Amino acid sequence: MNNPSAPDKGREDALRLGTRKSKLAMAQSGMVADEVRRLTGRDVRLVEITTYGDVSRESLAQIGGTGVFVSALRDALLAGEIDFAVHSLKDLPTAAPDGLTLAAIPVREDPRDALVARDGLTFATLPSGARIGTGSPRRMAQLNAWARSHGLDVETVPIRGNVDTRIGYVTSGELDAVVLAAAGLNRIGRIAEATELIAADTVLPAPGQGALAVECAASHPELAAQLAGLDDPFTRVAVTVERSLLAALEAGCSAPVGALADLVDDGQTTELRLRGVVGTTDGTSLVQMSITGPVPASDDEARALGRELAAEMLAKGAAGLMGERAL
Ligand SMILES: NCc1[nH]cc(CCC(=O)O)c1CC(=O)O
Repeated sequence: MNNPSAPDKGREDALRLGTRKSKLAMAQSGMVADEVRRLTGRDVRLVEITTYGDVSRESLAQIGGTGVFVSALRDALLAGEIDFAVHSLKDLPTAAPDGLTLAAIPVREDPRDALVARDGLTFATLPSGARIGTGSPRRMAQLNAWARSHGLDVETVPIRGNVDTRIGYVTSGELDAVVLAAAGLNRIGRIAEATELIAADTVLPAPGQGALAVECAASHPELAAQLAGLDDPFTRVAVTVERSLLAALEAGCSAPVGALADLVDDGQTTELRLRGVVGTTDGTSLVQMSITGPVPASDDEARALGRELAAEMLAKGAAGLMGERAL
């Protein structure tokens, strides 16, 4: 194309952004596409890709969880069919694949889980016998432990499906409440339907929850450098610490593992605190611990902090609570 002002110029050198088709994935990809357009001045075109996690009706715990939402996107990156991809970081396996670069981890959204309940119910007002939908062993373990310690008898009901489907169980009256990631509700514009943002002390989120991962082929370092403009260094440190804990526990993204790294300030110094939890899904036993240290200045330091807490949790019997460790 010789004429740089030709109307279809943008399409010619448009970057191809691979995305899942769910409303949440499209919203996340759309947000990143806007940022990339602003940063690079290049057009970005969305390429829809179906992953195994989208078509399978099995529970995530059954199909193993690890990578079911990301493998097809990664294959497309390696095959050169797309230029970059956006994943929910919590769906990304902790093992880094050959040939791909985690070019950016943008600023994290609210990492907490949210309760969407009938009649404005919250944790404090849920009645005994309440039926709460979640297919996540991590949420089940902590919800059941919380209920137990409050003398409440709740039933966790395994559900799957996209965010709209899951909220639908409450709207239809089939369930009293469901638990979802606040970030997902925010991104699809339904956060107003949350009746409570669940304190991390009650339910620790999944490692990396609320953060996105922007990935491209390692063979395109110039593109990786441009995408790096979206990176938020603090988010990267926090999720690196959380994912190092997950990896050192040898647990996958559907294991009953919660983790959150955040800053704590005692008025003198700012430190990084990592809280972690592992439990049986019935909530009868939990290993819940935290560690605080200087804010890591490198990826290696970040990983060391996660490994340190993992070692302490394993010493307290964490491995025995995770059931099938491959999950
Ligand atoms: N496992 C599905 C998934 N992956 C990422 C999110 C939410 C967005 C995020 O955590 O960034 C969700 C939905 C949910 O857990 O409610």
